[in-house]
Amino acid sequence: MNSGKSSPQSRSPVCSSPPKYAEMELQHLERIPPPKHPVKVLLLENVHQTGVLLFEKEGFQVELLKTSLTEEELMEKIRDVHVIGIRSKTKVTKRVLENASKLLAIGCFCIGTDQVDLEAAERLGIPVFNSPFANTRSVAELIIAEIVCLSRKLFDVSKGCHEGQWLKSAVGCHEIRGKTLGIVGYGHIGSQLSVLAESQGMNVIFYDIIPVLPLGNSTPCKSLEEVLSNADFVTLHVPKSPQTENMIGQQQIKLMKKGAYLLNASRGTVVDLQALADSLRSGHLGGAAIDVYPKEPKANGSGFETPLQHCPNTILTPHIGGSTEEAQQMIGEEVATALIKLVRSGSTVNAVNFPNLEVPFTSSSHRILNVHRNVPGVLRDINDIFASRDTNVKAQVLGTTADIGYLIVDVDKETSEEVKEAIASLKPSLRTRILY
Ligand SMILES: NC(=O)C1=CN([C@@H]2O[C@H](COP(=O)(O)OP(=O)(O)OC[C@H]3O[C@@H](n4cnc5c(N)ncnc54)[C@H](O)[C@@H]3O)[C@@H](O)[C@H]2O)C=CC1
Ligand SMILES: O=C(O)C(=O)COP(=O)(O)O
Repeated sequence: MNSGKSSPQSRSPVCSSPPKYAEMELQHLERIPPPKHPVKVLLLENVHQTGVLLFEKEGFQVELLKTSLTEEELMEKIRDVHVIGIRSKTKVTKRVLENASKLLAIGCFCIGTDQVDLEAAERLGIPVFNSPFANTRSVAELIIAEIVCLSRKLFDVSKGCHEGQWLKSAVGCHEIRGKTLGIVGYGHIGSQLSVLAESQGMNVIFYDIIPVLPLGNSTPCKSLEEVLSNADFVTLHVPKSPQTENMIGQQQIKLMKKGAYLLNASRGTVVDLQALADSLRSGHLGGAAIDVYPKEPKANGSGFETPLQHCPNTILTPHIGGSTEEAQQMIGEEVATALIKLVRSGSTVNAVNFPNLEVPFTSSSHRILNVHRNVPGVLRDINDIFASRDTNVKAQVLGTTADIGYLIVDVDKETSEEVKEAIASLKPSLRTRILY
């Protein structure tokens, strides 16, 4: 396991100065007093150096690991960590969170947040941030490439050439123009893919569980089955959820046209891979491209196994849909910026499990953050604490979810540890921080 502080020579080529978006978003922090104590950041799964650069510029202590960690490893490592950054592999469970007494925030340097127990984090007063669309174009472009590769059996004939076999044939090979692409999940990725596919002359149909705007000439279908039975290519772009678990199994594959193709770059739990392998070997399906698997290795290396290995016209990739330099640099910048703003100013803008609040800095003020269970009377009790200590409230913003309230309070005098303890000791309080 490679670990330790990132060193300049180990860094991939990145801009030497912080990116423009981050500069703009963080410039107001210059007026805010720096954190009173060192901020420890643990970044896993090879988070892009742009993020590392931004944290180090803030004076945060960064530990960068190239791998994900098991629950046991994470429970050990997270004890004195203030910010953790993960990607799609590392599972931040309730058990891990209950061990993370100093944790202020979690950054998913990707789209999916299914790897985090969001409710547990919320109830422990820990906001979770992600990058909702920075890698979506990368996924859409990969799928377009794979549609052509599958339609021309490119990987099999290329493998033949590498092995000295000249396998020239048009049998079973087709143009994609005029063919039908069925998109399941018409969100950020699915909708971009819709536009790219139509630009290649494909007909696009799609199925989503919510009403969405059909882009271009795409056609919404009333059911998953309608997509499966009419598409030449079926591609899956849904989140991991109880509803999407094994949503494509033997029964659904049977509904697909003979010779059709299945592509999945969403989550490994969405497709029954044994049923897919059986269908590829029987010749019912013409090919598949799979980027995600029920179990994925925690680090690069050998030993990966899947029932799809050696199936005909089957493209297997190691969860690289979002793995482009452009996407990773944007994600590193976006998520690191959100985490720095949280630590330095209490901003929860773009948090996926918290009320989204941000309060501009006002000079000669002191800021307290409080997360509490969403029950009546908390605001009154906190304001009584200030009033009884002749502390004037200069700004106060409260946001709530069904379970929690998040309060940012600016007061006119330095908040003593005694005041912080008085607020923290209120029964509904979950977490209280004196920011400055
Ligand atoms: N392979 C990779 O490297 C990557 C994988 N992903 C995965 O792709 C997923 C989709 O990404 P985005 O398009 O950005 O998400 P998104 O949230 O923008 O779109 C997902 C769409 O799926 C729909 N949906 C949810 N459940 C459904 C169901 N049962 N049937 C049909 N539609 C359903 C939603 O209504 C939404 O419109 C992410 O949740 C993530 O798990 C995302 C980026 C990279
Ligand atoms: O963005 C997502 O949800 C992804 O699946 C990308 O995963 P990764 O960051 O490559 O581990």
